[in-house]
Amino acid sequence: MKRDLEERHRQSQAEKSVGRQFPRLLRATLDSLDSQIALIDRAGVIHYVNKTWCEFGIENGIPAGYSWIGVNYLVVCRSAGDRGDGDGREVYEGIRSVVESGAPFFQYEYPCHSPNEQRWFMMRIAPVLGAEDFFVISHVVITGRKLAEQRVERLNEKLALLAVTDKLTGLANRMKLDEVLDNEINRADRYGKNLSLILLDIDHFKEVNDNFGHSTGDAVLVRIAEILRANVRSSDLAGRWGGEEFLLILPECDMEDAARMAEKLRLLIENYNFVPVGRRTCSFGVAAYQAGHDRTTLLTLADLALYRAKNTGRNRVEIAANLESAVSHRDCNI
Ligand SMILES: Nc1nc2c(ncn2[C@@H]2O[C@H](COP(=O)(O)OP(=O)(O)OP(=O)(O)O)[C@@H](O)[C@H]2O)c(=O)[nH]1
Repeated sequence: MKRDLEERHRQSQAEKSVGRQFPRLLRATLDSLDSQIALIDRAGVIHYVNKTWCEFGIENGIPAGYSWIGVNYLVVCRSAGDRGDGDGREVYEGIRSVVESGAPFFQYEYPCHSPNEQRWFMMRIAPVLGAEDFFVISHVVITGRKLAEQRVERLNEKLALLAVTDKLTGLANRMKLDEVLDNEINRADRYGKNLSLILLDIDHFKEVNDNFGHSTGDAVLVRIAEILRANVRSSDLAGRWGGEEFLLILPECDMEDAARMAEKLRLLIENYNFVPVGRRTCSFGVAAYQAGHDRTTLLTLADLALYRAKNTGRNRVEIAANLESAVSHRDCNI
């Protein structure tokens, strides 16, 4: 009974609706648009919808022939919001900002994907010029632009990743290592956390290139990178420092643990068969952050320890303990 009354009321509203007063050519023009257009009054009641509006309704489960005239669009949006539809809630508030608070317009982009395709729309409401109590709502398809934006976003992500990735090994490159090391030093400094570095260099790598060719040398670099990547924690960062040298940044790791980690990697590499090259070894320098260190100091300490490992027979792990004084005397290029 209540439904019948509501329906009759809507019908009588439809009879009086402003939209019916549109000239035939204007109606035909609005029906030719592929955007959904509706005219509402200040209370949110719909006075006109174009053909695309009705067709979109049918596509979304509204029965054909349904009369939109007299429906309160504000109530429709609020109900959607109450059912947990975040876009419905935004649109409801946006419409109110225009019809009640006098905002010049409101627009809102939202997805409305169908099972077969991805679709986005931009809903806009603005007062009708010269008819202050009426507002035009449009839902314009912006799928093309959204897809293009997504493509650009994906491309930018790819470019950003390439900018910080070593092309050969896929590990972090020197630029990324510098950036992360600076951040980790700040964190260690601010929160009094441990931070360690492992710098490693392949022993007699020139022989590999000389005896097996550069591309086999590249393959060895890639395999060592894989060993490093597979054996560091997700919070650590493995990178290629340059040539045949790699750097591991180990946050929240003290010298002792870092030296243990370096020894584990030394053994893994020593025991790996780099077909067709055979066995190869690496030398390791380990340094731990202490208050007052900056990036250059910490890297210099790791480099000095690595230098000592090379000079004392290679295939060794050396730690940078007692090397502090050497840092200030060393003319380093790091
Ligand atoms: N295949 C290949 N070789 C590289 C790459 N970068 C650097 N190298 C080679 O690494 C070798 C490094 O040689 P050296 O600096 O003499 O050191 P090493 O032979 O490893 O000897 P030690 O470090 O003293 O044990 C050189 O032959 C470089 O050409 C690269 O990207 N690919």
